[in-house]
Amino acid sequence: MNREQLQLYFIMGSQNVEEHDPIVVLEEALRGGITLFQFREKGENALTGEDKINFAKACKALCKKYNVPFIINDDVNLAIALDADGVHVGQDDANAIAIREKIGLDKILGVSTHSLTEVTAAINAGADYVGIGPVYATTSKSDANSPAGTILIEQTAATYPSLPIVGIGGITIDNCQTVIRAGADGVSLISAIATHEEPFVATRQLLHVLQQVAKIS
Ligand SMILES: Cc1ncsc1CCOP(=O)(O)O
Ligand SMILES: C=C1C=NC(C)=NC1=N
Ligand SMILES: [Mg+2]
Repeated sequence: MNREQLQLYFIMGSQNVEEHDPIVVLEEALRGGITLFQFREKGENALTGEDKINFAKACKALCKKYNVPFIINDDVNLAIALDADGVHVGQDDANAIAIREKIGLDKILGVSTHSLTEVTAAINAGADYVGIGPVYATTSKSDANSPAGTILIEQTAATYPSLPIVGIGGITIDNCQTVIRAGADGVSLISAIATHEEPFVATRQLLHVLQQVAKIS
């Protein structure tokens, strides 16, 4: 994985698209140019069993069509079963060292971090990138920590300049440049695209704004 792939990292599950068809939303976002996709089927109305597997396969096939890496959140066994391009895990998931051993070196491993200590541990576990947030208030993750702003992104970028960073949490067209200027390589988000009436348009507008601001080298 190269850090440019983190530029516009869309995350979605069937629970995030209200009355829209999640497959249509994903295809519109892919057509719009998202650079990475995370399948995150989670929460009270999440699909399970065969329904979840078939939905994941459909999302993976779409990502392949648009040549965008397909990452699965939490479910390492599903990621292996589907030969996903990688996994994203949180602090409450299995230990990242064990996960790296399970998925092998050729898959992408992303880790959620909320402190410099957690960032250091993620690096030692062989993470390819860290997700830092929530930066702003979010309604898409029921158990999210309180918004932390960009301070940890700034500290991490200063301490570990070669570590790819993606910001997450309440990120929109209005604040995404602030996240990049703080030192993130990209932004990951759910509702700014998934709940937009036209996910293609939302994606194009976000990319346009993100292309205006390069990470401070
Ligand atoms: C998965 C996750 N982790 C921290 S905030 C969040 C949800 C982000 O969703 P949104 O972009 O709609 O705020
Ligand atoms: C919690 C998360 C933090 N960061 C990313 C990239 N994905 C997540 N699911
Ligand atoms: Mg998790």
